[in-house]
Amino acid sequence: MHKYSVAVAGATGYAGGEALRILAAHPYCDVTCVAGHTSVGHVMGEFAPHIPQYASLEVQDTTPDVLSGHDVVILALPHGASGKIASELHDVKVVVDLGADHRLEHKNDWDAFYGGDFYDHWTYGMPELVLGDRRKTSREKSDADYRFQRENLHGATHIAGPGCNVTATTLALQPAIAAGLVEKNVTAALAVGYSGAGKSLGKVNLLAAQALGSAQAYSVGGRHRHIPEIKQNFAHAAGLTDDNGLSAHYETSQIKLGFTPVLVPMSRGIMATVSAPLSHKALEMSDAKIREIYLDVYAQQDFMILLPEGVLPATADVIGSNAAHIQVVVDRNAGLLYGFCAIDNLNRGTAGQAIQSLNIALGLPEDAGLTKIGVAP
Ligand SMILES: NC(=O)C1=CN([C@@H]2O[C@H](COP(=O)(O)OP(=O)(O)OC[C@H]3O[C@@H](n4cnc5c(N)ncnc54)[C@H](OP(=O)(O)O)[C@@H]3O)[C@@H](O)[C@H]2O)C=CC1
Ligand SMILES: CC(=O)N[C@@H](CCC(=O)OP(=O)(O)O)C(=O)O
Repeated sequence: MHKYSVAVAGATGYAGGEALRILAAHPYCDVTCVAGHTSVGHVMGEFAPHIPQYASLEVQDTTPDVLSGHDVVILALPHGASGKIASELHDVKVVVDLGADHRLEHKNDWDAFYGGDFYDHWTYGMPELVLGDRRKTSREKSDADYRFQRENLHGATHIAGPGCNVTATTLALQPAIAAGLVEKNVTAALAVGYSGAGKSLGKVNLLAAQALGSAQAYSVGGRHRHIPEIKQNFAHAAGLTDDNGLSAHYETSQIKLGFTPVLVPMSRGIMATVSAPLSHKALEMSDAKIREIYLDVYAQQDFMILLPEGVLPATADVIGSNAAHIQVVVDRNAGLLYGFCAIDNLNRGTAGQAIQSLNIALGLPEDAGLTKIGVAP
């Protein structure tokens, strides 16, 4: 069987490590190169003893020469580090960037939330992102009317992996946005595990004495860098794109978003609670009809698990899997629709979703190397 050779840069980090873990069981891929930064010259067994297959691979320097020539390159580098190196790669079939460098459609969004050089956006690696169709908004949608980002991933050569908080927030509410069930005034609160910050001690305080037994909000008040990306996704779901298929800049977006992540003492996982006021259309619908719309949107999406009525998503059920567990709840008294979504930030939120997108790009079975079976409790 033909196997694609894969180089993983940032292999010694959390996101790159999860990519390696998934690739170790991938029937069509073979990791032939790992690259890092401070760990060059060491072997993977020192950083990822849970992946014995790759224990003897030596960590190379992260240069275009080292990475070029492999069929696939996965970049799991800090934000801002992948743009330049990606532009210098050659003889590569597909490049997948797990960082933010190629996610945003607008330079001014990048400048406002990241800074440094801006690189043009790549094909967005979220196969289940709903693409609203403006021509269809005037009448009732049926499941056949929903289009998904998957269609743009076939044959893609450059894929931008979404942010993990972005993934959970988008998947929780996009059916309601796409079907016009809510006003475009969204509030998201997320419980987030520590591995989302990467292994670097600089980003958040990872001291167990301060992390364990404590929950702590961060990047509040409209400052979190995932805000423009989420607005971008909801604009696509709502069909609010221009003639070039692009969303509006985050400041002029019709989508309003309050976004509050809270670090909680768990290693992996994101539990997103995303709400918005019910639209007039939804106020006239039964709860059962609203649930049916969620069922319709995700009916053909194997990794999207709409839980039985009354069962709420829990991070423990998705750890180690590429599944997103979703629930929709209507609060008539408050006039709000709630979308809930639990994911594993490193798997569905990063490496799993990226490899699913890669599979589609290469024409492989979409679920190759992936599982929707979690580790619980
Ligand atoms: N953690 C998560 O849940 C998610 C992460 N991501 C994205 O994935 C990317 C990696 O994040 P994460 O794994 O968490 O981070 P980590 O800090 O855990 O790992 C960073 C990796 O990048 C390498 N590295 C650091 N600086 C450089 C550099 N200047 N040049 C080349 N390599 C470098 C490190 O190598 P070494 O160890 O050898 O120094 C390490 O392998 C980021 O862009 C992040 O936003 C996306 C979604 C979720
Ligand atoms: C705990 C923590 O700090 N989590 C990170 C999420 C990392 C991620 O999804 O995304 P990027 O690829 O955009 O870094 C955060 O909230 O910024």
